[in-house]
Amino acid sequence: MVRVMVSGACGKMGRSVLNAVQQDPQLELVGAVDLHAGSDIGDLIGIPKTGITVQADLVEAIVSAKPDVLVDFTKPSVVFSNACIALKHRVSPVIGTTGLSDEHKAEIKNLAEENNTAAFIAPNFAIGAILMMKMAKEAAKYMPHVEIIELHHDNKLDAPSGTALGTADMIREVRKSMQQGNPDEFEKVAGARGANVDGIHIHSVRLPGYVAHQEVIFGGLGQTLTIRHDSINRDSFMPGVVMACKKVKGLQGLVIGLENLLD
Ligand SMILES: NC(=O)C1=CN([C@@H]2O[C@H](COP(=O)(O)OP(=O)(O)OC[C@H]3O[C@@H](n4cnc5c(N)ncnc54)[C@H](OP(=O)(O)O)[C@@H]3O)[C@@H](O)[C@H]2O)C=CC1
Ligand SMILES: O=C(O)C1=N[C@H](C(=O)O)C[C@H](O)C1
Repeated sequence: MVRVMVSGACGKMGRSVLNAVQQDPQLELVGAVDLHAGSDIGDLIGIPKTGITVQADLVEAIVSAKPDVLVDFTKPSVVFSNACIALKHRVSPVIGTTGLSDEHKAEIKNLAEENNTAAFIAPNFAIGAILMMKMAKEAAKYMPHVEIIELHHDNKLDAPSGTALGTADMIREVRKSMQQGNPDEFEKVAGARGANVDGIHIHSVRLPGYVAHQEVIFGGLGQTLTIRHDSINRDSFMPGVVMACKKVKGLQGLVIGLENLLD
């Protein structure tokens, strides 16, 4: 059994993770942390009381529950500190929270190695999103003109999404930095062309009604190709989170991307 603690337990993803962990026979839910402390986990996810109460202090929660894995779905300003606390206690972080900088990732990698405790980060835990990213990388070899539109619910804090940045990184592995659009183009309103990652423009839409969606649009001579993924609810992420909880202890150092856990 893998002992799992969830940070950000009262949030949208946290509650889904509590549910998924509860239902998996190889995982044991041993604790939960959130700013909104005090509730029994059962009350949060509509099952009978579990006797596990959401705690406010991560260190206290780790020391008392002794998890193997800390699943983090909190917020960009919190996740780095949570990951460091986990690793210093030899608990493997499974990180879904987006917004970590490259410097933070490097520090997490160092801490994972120093403490001989693996860490895992996935910008997106949905298998369909991973396939979209892989297909986009393949398509970019042949159709290098590409733009990304990511569409999310309007509570999202970070932009562009981790998935969009991850997609751009994968495309950059096969496509050199290049100018797209008219070299003389200018923005009449700042930001009209979106973020620019090595010439790949990323456009972020935030609206109520959306969950998490992305289109990668390629343009070529007389044709376009659109690869689109839609998470229509948060269940889409759960098989990936459960898989990461089971596999993280067998990893070395820091591993980034669900594609690296797939057989
Ligand atoms: N990798 C992936 O596949 C996915 C990643 N995400 C990412 O996961 C993150 C969470 O998303 P979502 O669940 O929608 O967000 P929510 O805002 O619904 O949930 C976050 C929860 O964390 C709580 N929180 C804030 N600070 C702390 C803290 N210091 N310690 C513990 N808990 C804290 C929040 O409390 P309060 O509301 O008071 O701030 C809230 O209850 C985001 O970064 C999002 O981008 C989301 C979906 C999939
Ligand atoms: O905030 C979200 O909801 C999501 N965040 C992740 C991201 O930034 O890519 C993953 C997914 O898109 C949902």
